[in-house]
Amino acid sequence: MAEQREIKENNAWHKAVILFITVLVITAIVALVTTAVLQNQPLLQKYKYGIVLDAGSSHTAVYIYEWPAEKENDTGRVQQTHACKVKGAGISSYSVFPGQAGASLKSCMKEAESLIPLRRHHETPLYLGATAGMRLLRMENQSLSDLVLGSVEEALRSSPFSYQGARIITGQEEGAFGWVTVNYLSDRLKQGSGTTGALDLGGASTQISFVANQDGAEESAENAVTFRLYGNDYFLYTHSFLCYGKDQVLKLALSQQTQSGDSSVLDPCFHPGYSVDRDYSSVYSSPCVMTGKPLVSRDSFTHIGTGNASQCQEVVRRIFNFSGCSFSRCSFNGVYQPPLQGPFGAFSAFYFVMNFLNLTSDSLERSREKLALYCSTPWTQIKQQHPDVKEKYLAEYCFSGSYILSLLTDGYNFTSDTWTHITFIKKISGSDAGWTLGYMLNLTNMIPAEAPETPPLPHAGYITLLFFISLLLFFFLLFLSLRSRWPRCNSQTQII
Ligand SMILES: Nc1nc2c(ncn2[C@@H]2O[C@H](COP(=O)(O)OP(=O)(O)OP(=O)(O)O)[C@@H](O)[C@H]2O)c(=O)[nH]1
Ligand SMILES: [Ca+2]
Repeated sequence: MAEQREIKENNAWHKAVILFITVLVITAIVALVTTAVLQNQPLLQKYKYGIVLDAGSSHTAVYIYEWPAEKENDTGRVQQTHACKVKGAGISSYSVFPGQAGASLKSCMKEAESLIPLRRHHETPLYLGATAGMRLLRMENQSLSDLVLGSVEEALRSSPFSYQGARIITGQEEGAFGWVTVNYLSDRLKQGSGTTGALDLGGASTQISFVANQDGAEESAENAVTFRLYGNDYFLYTHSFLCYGKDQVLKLALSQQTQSGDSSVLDPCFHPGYSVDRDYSSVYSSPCVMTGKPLVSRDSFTHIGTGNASQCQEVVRRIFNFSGCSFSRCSFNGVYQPPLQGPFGAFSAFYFVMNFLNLTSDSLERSREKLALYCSTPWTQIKQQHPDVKEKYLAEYCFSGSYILSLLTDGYNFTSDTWTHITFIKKISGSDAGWTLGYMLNLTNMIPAEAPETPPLPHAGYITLLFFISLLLFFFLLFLSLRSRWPRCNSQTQII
């Protein structure tokens, strides 16, 4: 009797354990499914795409961005997957044959079609932003600039992507979105930590943007941009100097040196032994050059290099106007600039030039010394040392380097001490530094004004939960396999 009671008690106990474990396992399975659904982990990763065309003064580039679908509001996740450089010059150079501007984009657009999955084409936003080259063309001749824009618009509309417009962006947008890009890619917006300033040097304009300590909005509203990103307010100082890109600045410098009308110009910013004939029209045709061609019957002059860095610095300084500041402080040309603040990322031609000259990690003094040595090197030697570099780029590095040093120090007021705050960059985490990414993020509302709600579980929590649920399932299966032997044990007990 006692034995039978013990067996009955044992059975009841086993039933209770089985019931308890079954409930536990069902709960675990429900939790597993719910967690997987809530987390929406990209087990089956799906990407979305966006395309931005940067129609710069010197050339056009097509950038393709991608981000995991469902994760659009999570900053720091959009990245560049491809960049295609359009062959030939920028779209503003098509003013003579505006109809051909659109055709020039075809091969890069075909490349985009092959890279983006077919099923995503119709939902992929496509933008074109034109910068300083088109601003200058519009200043010279609005109807020609309209024709060029019309031609690129027609070409983009015929693509399978979701065309969102082609326009000339303002210098303020160019500066501000360059700042957004740099800070987004370095994950500074999400963290709400300090930001980094952005310095962009193009062919026809240059931009400076940074969060200033001093509220400059009262002094100069046109240089103030405010953003609310990810729950933080940013008061940005930004300015774009039209005509102060490196190609236009060279025209300005040459126009100042050719005023006398002499048949040859001795230029300290070009290497000794450098000599080329240039048409006056190549210098004076730009709306940036206010002075007229010298009154001579010749159409060209001989441009001769002397390679003297200190004289070059004087030539370059003359293109800035340091007088006539109506604000508490200015950079140059009477433009307000608050005191420099924080680290800076310098990209585009700042990077191309300083990287070529190997000056990206030197002090200001050492950079000056190295540049002086480089400028005084004979042209034949320079060509021998760099047989693979485009001759046009090669000839201009001494001038461009001198201009960059002068712009940053005389213009923007960087000193020997603050020089170290500048980092010369091309890419951040695989994406090019420039205005395009910030522009797309803004137009697609991919950076929320407020910090998004934290996900139901952090990734680590999700992994931990999965681990425990798996452990539980393992013990359950172990229990089942052991239990299959229990009845035999029980019957033996009964026989005994
Ligand atoms: N050395 C060198 N120069 C380059 C390279 N790519 C472009 N440049 C030159 O650097 C300058 C700036 O180039 P970008 O930043 O593309 O200028 P952009 O966007 O066409 O001009 P903006 O409309 O003023 O912004 C131009 O003078 C270009 O000719 C390069 O790979 N190496
Ligand atoms: Ca540019």
